[in-house]
Amino acid sequence: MSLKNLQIFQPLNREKNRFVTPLKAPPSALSRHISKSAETLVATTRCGKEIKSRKARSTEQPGSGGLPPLAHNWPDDVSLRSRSRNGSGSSRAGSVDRSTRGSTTNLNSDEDNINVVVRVRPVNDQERSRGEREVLEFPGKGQVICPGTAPGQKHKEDVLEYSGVKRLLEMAVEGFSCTAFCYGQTGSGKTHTLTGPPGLVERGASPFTPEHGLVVRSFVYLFQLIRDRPDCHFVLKASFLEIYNEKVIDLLNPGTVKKPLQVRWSKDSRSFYVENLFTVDCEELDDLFAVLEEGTRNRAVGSHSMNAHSSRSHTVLSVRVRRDVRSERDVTCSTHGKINFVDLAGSEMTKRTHSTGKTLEEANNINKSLMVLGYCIAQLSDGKKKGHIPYRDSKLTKLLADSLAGNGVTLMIACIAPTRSNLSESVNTLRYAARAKKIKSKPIVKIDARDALILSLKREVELLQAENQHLRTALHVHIDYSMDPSGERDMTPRIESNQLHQLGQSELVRLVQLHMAESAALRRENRELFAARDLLLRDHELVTRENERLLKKLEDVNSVCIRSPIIPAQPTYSEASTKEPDVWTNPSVSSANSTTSREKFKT
Ligand SMILES: Nc1ncnc2c1ncn2[C@@H]1O[C@H](COP(=O)(O)OP(=O)(O)OP(=O)(O)O)[C@@H](O)[C@H]1O
Repeated sequence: MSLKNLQIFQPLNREKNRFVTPLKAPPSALSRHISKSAETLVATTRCGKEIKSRKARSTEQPGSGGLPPLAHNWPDDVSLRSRSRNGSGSSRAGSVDRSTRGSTTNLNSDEDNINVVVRVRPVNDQERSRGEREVLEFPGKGQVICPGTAPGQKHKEDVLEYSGVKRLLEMAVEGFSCTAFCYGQTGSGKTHTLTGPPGLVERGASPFTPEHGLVVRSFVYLFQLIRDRPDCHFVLKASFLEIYNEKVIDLLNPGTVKKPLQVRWSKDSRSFYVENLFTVDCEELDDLFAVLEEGTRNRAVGSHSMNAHSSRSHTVLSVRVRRDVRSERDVTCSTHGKINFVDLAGSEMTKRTHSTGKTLEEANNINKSLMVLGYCIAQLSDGKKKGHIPYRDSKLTKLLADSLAGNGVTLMIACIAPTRSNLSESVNTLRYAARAKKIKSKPIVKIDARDALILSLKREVELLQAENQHLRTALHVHIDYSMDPSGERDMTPRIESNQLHQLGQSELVRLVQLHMAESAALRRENRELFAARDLLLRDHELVTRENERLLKKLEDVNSVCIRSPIIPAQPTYSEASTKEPDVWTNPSVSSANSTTSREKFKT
């Protein structure tokens, strides 16, 4: 896997503090610069023109669906700002250009990297009142330069790689397990990125309010995707939980505050899950929005000197997408996709946040679980180390295990603050982002085992039928199935695909058994036909050999005849088949032709 989509989220107008459209760069427009001497990694995009045209496409609305466009009211001229100092926008001296031109994301490829994007929030009022200003630099081409915190210190640059949440949603609809998570220090804009400014969701603002974050926009896009697929039947279910002080609380079931939920290991799916988590059927966009609203109201929020609305817990909002689709063999297959939105609580330097008492306890738990997450990311990103990954050391890593290195597709949104006082944390976040980018997962589509079994049996039956038909034609065998004494043929009932889901467990078991019996009968017939063919081939070979033996004998006789002045020789079979039967002339009679004829026989 190589670099794919690179994105930077940046405020369009820092003074007005506006939200920014994510920009999607084409895979072909990416290159990566690595400067080992400065221990830096910089991701760059190559061509502004390409970026613009791709952006125009990425905001295209698939079908009307009665919904306003996703980019509704979003600023247009966005967001990968190039404030190139040297005009070229390339990294500094010593950098090596490792172009990844033409790299694409192949959903069928075995492995996929975690996609990483970076979002830089604007300078906030508190920082402005302290006289702080933005110190991060964006020379263009996807780079962020974090100037050294001390004089003489080398400048740090970190890799910024990005992707779009739209791709994740499209994959979730196809049956992949997807996760978008925000990572960064406290107050860096994680919650803002996902759900917009504080109070917006809780107020129940319309889903089309432009201030909404990625979650609501994703919901809108998800419903657009669903409406664009009238050939499929979709079932959406949502759940919302938080991990507060290492306890899992169902945000849709406040009773669990007193009785936290358990995280268990499923042998079947080979992943962790939360027992007894409440899930809500969501038929409409409003249902999804209601889940978000209810959960956001219930989540733990506190205040400290760096953020008046600081999340004190990690939250996981999951939308499961079941898609029933009629396959080419008239079987209805169900895929089970998922999209998780994870809002991590921010790491805190308690000296800076002045946390005490309850807030301090929360901060310690947050930092501890983030440390385990960081350790897992470091282990996973180091391709050489194949040691133990300590997922079990925190609830957060248990629940993210599959997203980090399992069969899921993951997008990490690294959030950073733009000011000097936050530089060391920003560099840390970018370092983790660069590490996370190296992690590989193996995305797979989850399909119902029952449907997959029926489909594969049907495929096998069809293949066997075709092969048997071919053999029968080749062997000139005619079988009247209505007369089949075994009575095994044609007894599998033809079930309409849309009826499959109405069948009870016992009926389904019977159906599978019938398919298996039909397949077994076909295999038996297939074996018999192959045996008959082998027998015929053997007979044919015997006849051919006998034929050759006789021909040889005839040739021997002929050679004797040629030498005899009184017995006329007979033509060989091959000679006879190619020549007129009685053009043969006895060499003893016609001396003029004798040499030629003899030579002919020898050949
Ligand atoms: N892109 C942005 N545009 C405008 N305001 C922003 C932006 N990002 C963050 N903010 C503001 O900065 C403040 C802190 O942001 P937010 O609460 O999202 O941070 P956080 O990373 O979630 O912090 P914590 O980890 O403490 O929960 C909020 O008031 C938020 O509205």
